[in-house]
Amino acid sequence: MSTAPVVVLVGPMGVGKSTVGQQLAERLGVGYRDTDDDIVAEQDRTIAEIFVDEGEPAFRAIEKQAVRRALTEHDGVLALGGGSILDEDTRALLAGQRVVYLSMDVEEAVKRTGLNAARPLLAVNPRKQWRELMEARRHLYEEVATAVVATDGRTPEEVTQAALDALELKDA
Ligand SMILES: Nc1ncnc2c1ncn2[C@@H]1O[C@H](COP(=O)(O)OP(=O)(O)OP(=O)(O)O)[C@@H](O)[C@H]1O
Ligand SMILES: O=C(O)C1=C[C@@H](O)[C@@H](O)[C@H](O)C1
Ligand SMILES: [Mg+2]
Repeated sequence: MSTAPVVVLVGPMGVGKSTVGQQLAERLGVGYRDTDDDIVAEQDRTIAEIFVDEGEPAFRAIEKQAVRRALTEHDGVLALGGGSILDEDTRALLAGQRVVYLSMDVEEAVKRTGLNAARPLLAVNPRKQWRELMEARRHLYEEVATAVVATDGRTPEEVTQAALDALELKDA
């Protein structure tokens, strides 16, 4: 059966998609799904391993299929991998959806992600790499978003509430 998520979350690594996504799902009384988790389950290896074994383009191809599938299978809250919006076809699929872009500034990003080897794109110089990623991606997050919610200085609960307000969605 083809369906659509009640809300799709996009945004950079560590912005709180998983944390807020789970809270949002609970508040709305729906399920939570995360395309990064789908990929790990399907591939039976970590995302870092896929990057090392096959490189980023191969990961993006796997991710594109995972996002396409989740968008048609899942009717709850769906969090996408941070780089999924790089793909033009994925952005086209998001055009008819309710999409929240969770944003943060670089200092918040460094606080939340730290030097975490599980995030291969931020493994060497997180501050510089994050700035470069955002230069390339900010406009793409904004392009797909129907609402932007800033997360700086807000608790996950406050971000969740702001997302509900922005979407004018009520609790279950
Ligand atoms: N509003 C917030 N304020 C402070 N810390 C937060 C907030 N939201 C999430 N965090 C913390 O930041 C870290 C990253 O959060 P989370 O895993 O939810 O982000 P993400 O966007 O799903 O990241 P990724 O999918 O790239 O791993 C976690 O340690 C989480 O507890
Ligand atoms: O921003 C990115 O490019 C990524 C974000 C993560 O969600 C993972 O999908 C992976 O680490 C790549
Ligand atoms: Mg996550």
